[in-house]
Amino acid sequence: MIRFEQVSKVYADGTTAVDDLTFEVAAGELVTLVGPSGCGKTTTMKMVNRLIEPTSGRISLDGEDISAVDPVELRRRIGYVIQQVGLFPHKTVLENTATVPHLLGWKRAKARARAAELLELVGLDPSTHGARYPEQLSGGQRQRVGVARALAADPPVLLMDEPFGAVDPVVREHLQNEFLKLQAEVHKTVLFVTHDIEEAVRLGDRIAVYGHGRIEQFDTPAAVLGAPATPYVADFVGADGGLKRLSVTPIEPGDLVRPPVVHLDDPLAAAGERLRAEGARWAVVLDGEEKLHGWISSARTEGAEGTVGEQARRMEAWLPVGAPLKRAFATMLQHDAGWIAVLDPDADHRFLGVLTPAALHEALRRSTAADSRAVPRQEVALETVHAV
Ligand SMILES: Nc1ncnc2c1ncn2[C@@H]1O[C@H](COP(=O)(O)OP(=O)(O)OP(=O)(O)O)[C@@H](O)[C@H]1O
Repeated sequence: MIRFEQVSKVYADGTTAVDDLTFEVAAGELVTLVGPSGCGKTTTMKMVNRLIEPTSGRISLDGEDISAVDPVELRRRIGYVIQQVGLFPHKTVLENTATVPHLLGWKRAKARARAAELLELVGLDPSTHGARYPEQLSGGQRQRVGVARALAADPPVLLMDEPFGAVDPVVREHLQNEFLKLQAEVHKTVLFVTHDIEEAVRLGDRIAVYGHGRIEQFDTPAAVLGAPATPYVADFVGADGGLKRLSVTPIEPGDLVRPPVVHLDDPLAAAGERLRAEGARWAVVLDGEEKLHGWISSARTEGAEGTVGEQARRMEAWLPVGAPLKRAFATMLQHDAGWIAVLDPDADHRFLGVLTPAALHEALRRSTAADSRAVPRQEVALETVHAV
């Protein structure tokens, strides 16, 4: 756990880079620091590994005041990833990754084995990439080596300063996705600096939005997007905050509409009866194993003989409960559909209900109004996992 208590930094020339900062990053939490250039994000970060000393205030790691810890010892507990990566050009990728274990005095074989394991974890094949030199890698691959190197000694804390800033948007999104999956495995306590609100929203369990030297809002992505605390934050989030919000609000069972459900082998007459009784214009059709098959309109049940299966239409698009509303919206557009079935992937894809445009709108309002604080991380990540 990282804790800042009334921390300020005034540089020698009188510039106040950080002004009376108090916040906490919980163990295993990923906090993104976002704000325009020069607002004090990097200064904040570098005070954690004592590359910069605060002018006043206190920073502690797991309750221990870091000003009392030897900086070299401190940095062993803190992985550091920066935009320029800072790989040693004359060392191979494997040697670069093994740098910290090596400094910690690990035996060579153990350090190399650990480095190979880490390269694999970040999606690089040690047998092909391990022996290369940094200049023989793409920008995205170099960033991955930077992450692998920072994780090599298994530090509990990770500081990341615009680590994906120098790569193109496609590679960047890919690296973000990979990093989220990695973080779901390693659960580091992460401070992540970015000037990109999209990146902050995508990665952060919570976001600290910086104004000049101060935090304007410190909250979940959903809260920052849906309920900006100040006009400054609203401006920074942008006019399309509502759209960004779609990507951090998960579909919940309570959002779903429950149309009548009929089965493939039901007689059409009985299905028609059900629809009339419920005043519905269509029903969801499930197969014999209770799996989604499609739908049937009330018109197709009128006066027809036979079973539902003979008149039903296929509907293959569906979403897992917990997926972000943005995916629901995109899927509706893609299939030109007025509704999307929502299934429970953890319960054998059981049919739960459907999401309609009206229900989607309600869900968005629900998340803006109520406890937007509780958007679980995994569900936010779902979108990115599925997008790969
Ligand atoms: N060594 C220094 N001496 C004087 N002023 C400094 C020094 N380092 C940074 N500053 C100033 O402190 C302020 C905060 O800088 P910092 O690097 O923390 O911002 P940042 O939010 O990380 O910006 P960027 O996104 O551009 O990296 C800026 O006004 C910067 O010019």
